Amino acid sequence: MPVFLTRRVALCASHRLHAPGLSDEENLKIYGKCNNPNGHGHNYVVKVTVCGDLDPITGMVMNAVDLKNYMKNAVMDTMDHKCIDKDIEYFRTKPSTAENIAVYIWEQLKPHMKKEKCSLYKVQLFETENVEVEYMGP
Ligand SMILES: Nc1nc2c(c(=O)[nH]1)N=C([C@H](O)[C@H](O)COP(=O)(O)OP(=O)(O)OP(=O)(O)O)CN2
Ligand SMILES: [Zn+2]
Repeated sequence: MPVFLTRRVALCASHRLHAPGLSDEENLKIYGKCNNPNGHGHNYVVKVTVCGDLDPITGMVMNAVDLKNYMKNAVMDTMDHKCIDKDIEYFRTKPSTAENIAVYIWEQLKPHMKKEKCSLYKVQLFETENVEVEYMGP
């Protein structure tokens, strides 16, 4: 019987939407105000859901404190109060869209989950109150 466990963190970061493979004119046309050369900031919210069988002894899918520590290492330590495009190597070659950030978080968390019996199920990234992305893996 699979059970889902979700944990949430909030962080602040800045970024600029700019695709390295496109010209400055194309970037401005596609991303508009989000291509502002000096960037802009967001109060991001990240929710991570894991899924697995309930351990009949512990009553847990996995320990939520362990998930907190994985999210601290994979999300908070790399992204919080950072300039995403400049501080995170991954985004030197990819635009820091909410979609790409959700995939990045999934890839950062995946190695930690090898220690667990349950699986990474979903990463949700809220970029603004109105924009949310969900990624459920490759
Ligand atoms: N597919 C995507 N489209 C856009 C992304 C993205 O990550 N993926 N990002 C942006 C902007 O960076 C910004 O996050 C959203 O801009 P906008 O919708 O204008 O912001 P708000 O939700 O705050 O809306 P307001 O109208 O400003 O209140 C753009 N597109
Ligand atoms: Zn933005």
